[in-house]
Amino acid sequence: MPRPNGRAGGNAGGDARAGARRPSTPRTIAFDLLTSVLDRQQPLDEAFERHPGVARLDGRDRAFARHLSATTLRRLGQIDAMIDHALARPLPARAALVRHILRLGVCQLVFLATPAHAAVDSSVDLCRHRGHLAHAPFVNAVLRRLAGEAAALAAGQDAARLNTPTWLWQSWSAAYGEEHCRAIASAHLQEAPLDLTPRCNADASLLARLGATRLPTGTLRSVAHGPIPELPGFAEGAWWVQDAAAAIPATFLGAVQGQSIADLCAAPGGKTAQLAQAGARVIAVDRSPARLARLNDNLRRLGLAAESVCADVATWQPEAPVAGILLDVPCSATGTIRRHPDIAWLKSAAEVASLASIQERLLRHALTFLQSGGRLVYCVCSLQPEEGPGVVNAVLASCPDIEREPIDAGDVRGLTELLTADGDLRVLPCHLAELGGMDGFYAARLRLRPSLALP
Ligand SMILES: C[S@@+](CC[C@H](N)C(=O)[O-])C[C@H]1O[C@@H](n2cnc3c(N)ncnc32)[C@H](O)[C@@H]1O
Repeated sequence: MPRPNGRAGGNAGGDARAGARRPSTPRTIAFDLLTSVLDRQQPLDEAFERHPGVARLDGRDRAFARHLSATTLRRLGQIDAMIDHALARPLPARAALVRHILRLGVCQLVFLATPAHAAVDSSVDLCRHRGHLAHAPFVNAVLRRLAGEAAALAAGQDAARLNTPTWLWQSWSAAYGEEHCRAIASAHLQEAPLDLTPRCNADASLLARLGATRLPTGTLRSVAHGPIPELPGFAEGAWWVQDAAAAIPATFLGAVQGQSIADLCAAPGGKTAQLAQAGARVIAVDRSPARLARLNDNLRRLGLAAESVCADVATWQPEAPVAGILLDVPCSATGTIRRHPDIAWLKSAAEVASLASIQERLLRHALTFLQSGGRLVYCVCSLQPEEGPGVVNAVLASCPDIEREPIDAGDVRGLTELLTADGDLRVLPCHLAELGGMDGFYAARLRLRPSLALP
């Protein structure tokens, strides 16, 4: 079969206005979401929340639109390699939107087990809906060709490498070694499970009602599906959503009952809830009013209390020094690619470098209001060493009053594979792989040396 000509031709925007009048379908929405992420660098969740057509879909179609766009992003490298294989010459830049239609079509053919005729016909339809009618025969020819060979092509691909941007692959290989890098990238091919942190008074039947198992870290891992507020135990505040790795760092502050703890960069409040549940007097600080509102809603539902403050952590000061600090800095979030496959394509090495300097500034400032002898836990859901040990080691090197308090086996329930040689926490998405993995996370525990008492 001759290869379809790679030249898309015609005006890519052609009858776009005619297409825009048609009602949204799950596939037109998935197309818009892909465009928002890849052409406008908008996070997928944000694009999904803001798309006016999403609210008009029923629950099933909404879930399909989200799943189709997320799977296309998760498998983008493989999908693009298949498209390139099917073309006689590269698609010109002006046909970028046609490539999105092909991407969604290939994703359905290969990764969503959509029958070939449905994947091809709906992609041709998408050309019509989104103003690319002139390209419909081209899309039809490419997808028909791939329908016959895509499964064999996919089986021969190096999925882990193709779906990982080169800068991330190089960074993870250098930081963790080639074998771990490959294991991390392979973990990203699967969607993350639903993890819940239970309220300590949650009733014993909760696990059964949620179809959950308890991980060695204490987190409940559920197989339940559907909207979170409709899951058993949500309304009565029996749990909150929190990845297993994200639930570890707050425990490093130790026994916090009755202590004043500043939870910095706190929203939506997963760690605030843990600290409040442990009996701390928590001041939760975040600069986003909307996210702080979610934190307050979450605490109310859980029957927990904390003081919440809307402020910039770079300048905020408590009225008096605090006994402990949890600093969960804003970051590239490359540890959460399983949940947010768009992150792999949205972030860059330059952004990591700029985030690391913000993180260092926040850490240095937070240390100024720690009580003598107090602990600070610094954590970040990034796999990039610049945002983890890079920040902590730079601060330790210039602050003789601050020492690292190594995290040990007892702090991580014996899961020593989660500890670095320096005594920091380093969770990789491939850890606990046999149980479904975890988000990537880094944490270090620091202590302000007690001031020497005068004789
Ligand atoms: C990784 S999230 C925190 C997650 C939270 N600790 C939890 O466990 O649910 C980072 C948060 O930092 C907040 N943030 C970013 N920069 C900030 C700043 N300079 N001051 C205060 N909050 C900030 C963001 O609004 C966001 O809510």
